[in-house]
Amino acid sequence: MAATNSDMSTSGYSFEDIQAMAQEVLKYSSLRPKIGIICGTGLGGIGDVLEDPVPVPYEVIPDFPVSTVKGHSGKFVFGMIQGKPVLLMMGRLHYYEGYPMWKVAMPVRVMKAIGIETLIITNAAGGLNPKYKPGDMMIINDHIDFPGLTGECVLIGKNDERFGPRFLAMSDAYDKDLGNKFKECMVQLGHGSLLHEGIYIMVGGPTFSTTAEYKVLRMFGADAIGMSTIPEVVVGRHSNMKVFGLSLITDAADLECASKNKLTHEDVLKIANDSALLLQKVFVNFISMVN
Ligand SMILES: O=P(O)(O)O[C@H]1O[C@H](CO)[C@@H](O)[C@H]1O
Ligand SMILES: Nc1nc2[nH]cnc2c(=O)[nH]1
Repeated sequence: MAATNSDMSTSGYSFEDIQAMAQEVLKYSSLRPKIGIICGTGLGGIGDVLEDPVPVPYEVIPDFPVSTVKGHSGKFVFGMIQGKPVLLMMGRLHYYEGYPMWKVAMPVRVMKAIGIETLIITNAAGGLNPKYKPGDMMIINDHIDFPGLTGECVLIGKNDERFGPRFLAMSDAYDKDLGNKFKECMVQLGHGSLLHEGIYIMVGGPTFSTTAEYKVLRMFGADAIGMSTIPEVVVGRHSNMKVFGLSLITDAADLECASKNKLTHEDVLKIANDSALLLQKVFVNFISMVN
């Protein structure tokens, strides 16, 4: 049985709990996907390219948390892309929603138990690199786990070796081959100029950052900023999945304190929505290239 939110000393869900949740989800489809996609804020449009979609709302899965953020619908969806079965997670959980880290990334363990071997993680992010513009994309080639560095790593707590090892190398977190394939597919589609590669930093949120914070995080070497993704990447790697991470840049961080416009979640959703058709086209191509 899942531990309470305040119990930070365990990973919350036992190996058996996770297997039981996976079995529940698998009852809804005969598909057995090896590719899983986590849709970032406003990026659920990726689901529109699924053939024969079969949704599994989180409410039907015992003990599964609910999604509370606008732009995250709260379901797994089975379907086919380019003849390949895939599982979409539409409804990520965030730390700022009040979920402890271990709960935020728990769905990744469920995906692993379902049979997912390749995990594609997307997010909406602010551009810290001054070259990045809203609508650009960034392949994540490394990250800064800011909560992790300050003692909130998702793997803190007892470790059950059936999930993965106690100590985990993160130097090879992002699969280079998947990154190259994504690049190839953007170039093939004529959108190579929108694409960057860089470092994602996670902050806790839900506040957007101050100019002073943006400056510090940029000095750390981060290219894009968001409030998600890294716990999922860490748990994905802990589960020995191949991981690919993509940020859609939805806004440029105001490093000069020059903008009079205050950033809102609606701005983030709007850019995500404007990029939906392009992302759909890109993902159809990309999935056809993923083994
Ligand atoms: O990271 P995703 O879930 O894409 O969402 C991003 O967008 C939201 C802010 O608008 C935050 O949750 C931030 O992390
Ligand atoms: N600046 C900024 N922009 C975002 N866009 C999506 N998430 C974020 C964030 O955390 N910070």
